[in-house]
Amino acid sequence: LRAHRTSKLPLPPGPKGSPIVGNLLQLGPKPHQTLYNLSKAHGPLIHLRFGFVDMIVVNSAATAAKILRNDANVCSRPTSTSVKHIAYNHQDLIFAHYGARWRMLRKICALQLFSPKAMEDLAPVRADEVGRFVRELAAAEEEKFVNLSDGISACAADALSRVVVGRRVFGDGEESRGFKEMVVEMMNLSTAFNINDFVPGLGWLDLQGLVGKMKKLHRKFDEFLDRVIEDHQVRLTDTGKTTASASGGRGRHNDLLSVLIEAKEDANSDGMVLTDADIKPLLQNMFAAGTDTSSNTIEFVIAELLRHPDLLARAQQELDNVVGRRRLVAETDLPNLPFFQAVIKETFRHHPAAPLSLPRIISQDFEIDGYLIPKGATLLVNIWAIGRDPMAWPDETLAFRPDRFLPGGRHEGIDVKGNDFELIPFGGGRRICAGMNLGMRMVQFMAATLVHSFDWKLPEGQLPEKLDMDLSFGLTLHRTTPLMVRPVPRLDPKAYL
Ligand code: HEM
Repeated sequence: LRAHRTSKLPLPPGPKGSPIVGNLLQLGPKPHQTLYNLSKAHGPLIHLRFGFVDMIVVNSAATAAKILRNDANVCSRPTSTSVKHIAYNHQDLIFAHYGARWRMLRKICALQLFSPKAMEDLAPVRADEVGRFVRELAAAEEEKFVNLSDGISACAADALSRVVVGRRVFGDGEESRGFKEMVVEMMNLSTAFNINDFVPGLGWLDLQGLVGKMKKLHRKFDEFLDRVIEDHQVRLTDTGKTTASASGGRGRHNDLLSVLIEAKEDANSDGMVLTDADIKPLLQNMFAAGTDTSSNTIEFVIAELLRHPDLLARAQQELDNVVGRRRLVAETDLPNLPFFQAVIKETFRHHPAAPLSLPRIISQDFEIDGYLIPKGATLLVNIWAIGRDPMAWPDETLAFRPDRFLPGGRHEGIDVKGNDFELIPFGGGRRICAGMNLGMRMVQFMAATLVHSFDWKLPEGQLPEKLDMDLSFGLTLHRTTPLMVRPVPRLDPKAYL
């Protein structure tokens, strides 16, 4: 809540709000766009008031760099009703308070779960799932249009669940859709601007009816995770494996849950130990943060290429040159595909999966450009607006032009890994996405495989440039209408066997 202010510096500019709710009702259904429009009027750094809470929103690359390059004062996440009811009251990693426990969890992510070695060990699992999806598409009846959006999201969920718990957990069709709905609902409930969080005293009223939904969803997700963990244990017992052998011992990774169970014995330098109570929230984070973000990005890559047939042809040509037409793409091909990598970067710029990143809380007063960033305020980094920042992207700002990232282009060498603040789809600073290595691999590999393996026909009368790119807002952005396309195999038939 608003702290008593001692600093004489002014707050950043922003729109006037209503007496009690402040600017809360001005956000509309697409807050990232509203905030972007407000920044055109008020400047890149804006201040709003949601009820009794100060909000600071960063809308430009230069301001994001100033705040995130040294983000020691902006490292914790705010408390909210959804964190309490959905995110195990900060016991997960995404919403963990900044401190020794968070550091321990991040260390496990960096050194064990998402290390380059773990990524390599689990590459065959991803290849297997993506191959299965490609064969399914290749076998689709001629003339039949498929819902590619559903297909991508099921494949991403299957690949992720095999990486995380060693097996597919969603079954076909209904069950997989049910899981996706659960993840999407979780994202939506986590990011809904809930009036209870901003106007104290209203909590018991639950005006938007969100608390009931949160509790119900949490129970469902929690039961799902119990089943997954129990099943994992049964499989270990059945196969007579110890945890160490299931995780591949210290050397190899068979699935991430085994790695976590094994890591329980290790105390880190702060004396922190991973316990059973940490494992379920971590699994929830991986399922929730990893599936929808990756599959939405893959869908946008395909949709953008369909809208730009010249770019699609160039991407396929590059893939043919590097991979040929007699086999499917392998993850080891990815570094040899500079044009395709540029397409991915341009997709992240236009369609960042988490448009407002995840909120941070300001722990100390500090100053940016003569303005006070007050302790206790919530910081939102508008990644979506930063991708459209005309200072950072002066050439054809709104055009889809991957060439800008290629040699000779103005943005040659720019990467998404948090060092170049004009392109931060995974966030930046200390709380940058913990699963970035896995997310990048899934997006690049699946999208490249789909583009290489098929030509894509749109329904009759559907003009590529008119493809609906409208979005709905949650924590992640979704295309509102599913992508209906007819896959036409373009490789040597043996490649699909
Ligand atoms: C295209 C894929 C992905 C995108 C675009 C993405 C994006 C993000 C963003 C923007 C943040 C907030 C960073 C910040 O506060 O500065 C984040 C945090 C996080 N992401 Fe991802 N993510 C992706 C995939 C994944 C995957 C595959 C996993 C794990 C399986 C994952 C796990 C996490 C976790 C645990 C955090 C919280 C880190 C912390 O608070 O310390 N993400 N992600």
